[in-house]
Amino acid sequence: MEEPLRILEFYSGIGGMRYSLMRAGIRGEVVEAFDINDKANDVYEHNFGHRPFQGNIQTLTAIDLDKYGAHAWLLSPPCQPYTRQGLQKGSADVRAFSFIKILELIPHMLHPPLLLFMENVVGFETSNTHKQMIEVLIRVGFVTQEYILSPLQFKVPYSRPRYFCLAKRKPLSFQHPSCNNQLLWIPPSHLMSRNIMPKDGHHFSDEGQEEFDIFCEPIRNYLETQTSYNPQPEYAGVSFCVKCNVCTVNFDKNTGDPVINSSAPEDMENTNIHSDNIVEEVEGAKEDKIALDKYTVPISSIERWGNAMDIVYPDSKRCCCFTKSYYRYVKGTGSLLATSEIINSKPAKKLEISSLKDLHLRFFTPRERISTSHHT
Ligand SMILES: C[S@@+](CC[C@H](N)C(=O)[O-])C[C@H]1O[C@@H](n2cnc3c(N)ncnc32)[C@H](O)[C@@H]1O
Repeated sequence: MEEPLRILEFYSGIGGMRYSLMRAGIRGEVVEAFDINDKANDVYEHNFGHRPFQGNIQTLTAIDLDKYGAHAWLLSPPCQPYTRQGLQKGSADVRAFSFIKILELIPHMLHPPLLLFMENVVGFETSNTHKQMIEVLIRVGFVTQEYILSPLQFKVPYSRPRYFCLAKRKPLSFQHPSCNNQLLWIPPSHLMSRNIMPKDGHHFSDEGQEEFDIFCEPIRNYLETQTSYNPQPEYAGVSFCVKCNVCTVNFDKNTGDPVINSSAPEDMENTNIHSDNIVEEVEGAKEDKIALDKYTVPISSIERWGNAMDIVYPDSKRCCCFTKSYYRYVKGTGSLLATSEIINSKPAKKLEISSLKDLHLRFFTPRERISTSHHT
């Protein structure tokens, strides 16, 4: 059997990339993570029991990186230089410096990586940093595939298109070389299953994203506590293990008993630990039911901002991206959930402010927000 991939996680934050790696079932070990932010590193350490290297990635040298003998690099560099709301300074923004700097180290390494996976906001693909990145990657012998994908395309009711670049160092090659050197808005698996080849001249854009709604699971499957109108037993949704984010638990529709599905990859520690973990979590969530009151949206906010709120229902199949200001502001920071017994799917007509007050709007809890966004 081939040795597990040795992986470096740059800009590790709270570990979203590492969770994705685990969910994808890749045989690999994150040999080091790097982040400058101590709070993010606290959370990462809590999640994975390993504290990332704390420092500026810009100061790393080829010798430093060679020591890890890594096969793959995961990178999610700061997105502020490219966001639509920002100044869009691209490579002139100091926050962009470290990214190009580490790519430039590759030709100076004795053991350069074979695989790269990079994530950023939509807008990166038209930036000068993108141009520089592609130039460096070609120069050091990588072939690339680029995508703009949203969780909606993977059945998750969360609208959050993001840019992804996959790169393999020659002589490695991609399974579908027809997708090389172009930006696609659809995953290759979907292309192939529909027998569409990108070289046929099909152009994909986000206009087609609507169609994915029908495949999505409803938001109710991601709620920590089912809302009171739900005819199914409480916690009928699926929960994911906090430890590996892979094991799941469903609840028997008749008895309400938890049914564990331990699907942690073989090389993970005892899967029972994960299952126990989920049950503990869920028991905890049951006890927390009352605590959901603290997520109620104040009537004063509804009166003031009601018209600008993005309201979703347990049967909705999409919600908006949550931002850092969620809870503090209601306008444009993420969706709010209607928990009233009367309406559980979006009404045909826009509701008046007076009716919005009857929807018993609440914010999504932190765990609900993580379980949608970290499926990405
Ligand atoms: C877009 S976030 C990454 C999010 C991450 N993928 C996650 O799941 O949380 C960018 C991260 O890069 C870190 N960062 C930004 N500039 C850095 C630098 N020069 N050196 C090290 N870390 C940096 C930030 O602290 C932040 O946690």
